[in-house]
Amino acid sequence: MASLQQVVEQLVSLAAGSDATAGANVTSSLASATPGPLATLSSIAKMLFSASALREWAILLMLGSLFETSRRLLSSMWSWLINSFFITAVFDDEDSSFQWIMLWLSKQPSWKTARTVEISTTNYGIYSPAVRFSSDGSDPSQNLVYIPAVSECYTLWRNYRWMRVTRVSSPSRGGWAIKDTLTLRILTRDHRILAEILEEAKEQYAEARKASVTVYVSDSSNCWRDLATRPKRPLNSIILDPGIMELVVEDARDFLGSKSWYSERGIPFRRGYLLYGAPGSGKTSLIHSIAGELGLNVYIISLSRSGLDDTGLSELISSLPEKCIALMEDIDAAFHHGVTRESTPPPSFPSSPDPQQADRPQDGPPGPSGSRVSLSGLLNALDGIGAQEGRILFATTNNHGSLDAALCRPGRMDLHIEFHLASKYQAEELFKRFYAPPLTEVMKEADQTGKADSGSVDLGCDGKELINLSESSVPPSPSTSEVFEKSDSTSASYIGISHRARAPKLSTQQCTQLAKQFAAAVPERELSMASLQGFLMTYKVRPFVAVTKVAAWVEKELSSKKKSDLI
Ligand SMILES: Nc1ncnc2c1ncn2[C@@H]1O[C@H](COP(=O)(O)OP(=O)(O)OP(=O)(O)O)[C@@H](O)[C@H]1O
Repeated sequence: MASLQQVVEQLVSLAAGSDATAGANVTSSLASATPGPLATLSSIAKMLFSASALREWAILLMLGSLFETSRRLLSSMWSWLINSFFITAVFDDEDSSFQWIMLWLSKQPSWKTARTVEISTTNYGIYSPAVRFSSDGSDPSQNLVYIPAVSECYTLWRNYRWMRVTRVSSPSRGGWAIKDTLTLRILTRDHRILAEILEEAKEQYAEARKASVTVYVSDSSNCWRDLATRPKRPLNSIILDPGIMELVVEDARDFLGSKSWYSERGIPFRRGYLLYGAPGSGKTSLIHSIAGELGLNVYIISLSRSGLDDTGLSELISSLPEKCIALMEDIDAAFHHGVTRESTPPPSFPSSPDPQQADRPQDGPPGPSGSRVSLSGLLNALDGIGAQEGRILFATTNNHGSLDAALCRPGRMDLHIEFHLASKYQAEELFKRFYAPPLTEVMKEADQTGKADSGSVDLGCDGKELINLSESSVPPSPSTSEVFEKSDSTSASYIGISHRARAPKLSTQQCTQLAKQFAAAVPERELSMASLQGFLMTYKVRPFVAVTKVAAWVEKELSSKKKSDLI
């Protein structure tokens, strides 16, 4: 050891001191005849490889190997122990099973004794929306859930089984995002225990989301991120001409149940629907309703998203889950960056004879939005080799004529459904939906058959004012209009309806009669359902006023429409 120490000291002095000093030291200590650094180095080498030094090297090597071997032995013993007596499951936050297990964990009673927990009011602290809607209808923000805190280790007991939970967050994708991993270690050799837990977690998750539809959008790294969770919209809230909705819903339902039919015939298991026609006619609303009805989530593919190119689009489409609705809104506008729908003359995409130009968006990539998706990129992504099986594609457009034939062909868009401006039938049904008595009232009414209907109703504003049906054309009483519009010099002015104002209780018969009067004033296929809805919203607790005012409103709407058509 002394010799090694000597060598080290000399090396240090060589490196730090001047050559002369170091040389002198080496010379004196080694009693070498040759002066200078060369002699020093050779004497160091001799010392390093002398018999005593080699022995010391060997001892060091043995000690190191012994240490490393025991470390490895212990670690493999620990792994063996864990593998023999525990079942370990790892959940990654990019997989939906992560959401199931987080919800399941948030319901475990063991949290009562945990000393460090993460509290979440809306989700489990990450992306999952499952508990945003409380089942009892109370304010979801009041629902507190406990979830495992990051970098903490928890012990849980379930059916007398000991388990350990660890949640770890680490940077991913080059440090741009945070990735969560949850490890569940169960003291058992029986795999059925894990399967049971997963099944239970999956059921709880499905139950929590029963009443909602989750909408996903893609982020800049082309990964799907949950944007929002919306309550399901009942199908009967969409009013279309008879038969249209049933056709689409039944078609989609039938498709989802025909996987084997498709695979037996070697047909790609995909279906596309193109909804086109007037703006505000219910295209998007129908898609959301269908998603709720079929229990599917909606994945919005925004072709004009900044930074999206053909490769990104393919990635997005191939990473869609097996059963879902992919939604492309305003598919025509995606290829006309910066040009408003109204001012765009209907073009045809691959009109250029130059094949290189044919596949490009009309205004050349990228548009002001930054998107670089080309038509051929879209076509390939829709039914190329990586396209996801089982997905339902819904595309909407207001400009059907502008779409390329290749995009519209069966296999890509199998069913084309046209949406029109509101018919009288739709106007009547919309009115009924606004003011129809609740189902309980309807049932009471049915019970009381035989009793004459009084024909008078409570106007609802103060609970006292009664008018006869025959007086429905009477202008609103001062108290009613006060609720709607108030403006005088002494108080603040407002337009709108107070939410405290109660809607009048109409009988089914009254509602039907008013709806007919309303529909009579609405011209066939001139106004959109969205605009009719907007009008009724203004009178949402005053059906009689709505009926009296509708004719004037229609006239105003038509004249402003005419003016904008002329511009
Ligand atoms: N047929 C309909 N039945 C019930 N409500 C409707 C209908 N059409 C439109 N609405 C109402 O009008 C609003 C706009 O509808 P929606 O967004 O579905 O129209 P759209 O056809 O997708 O319009 P755009 O083409 O401009 O995107 C929604 O609030 C919806 O409730």
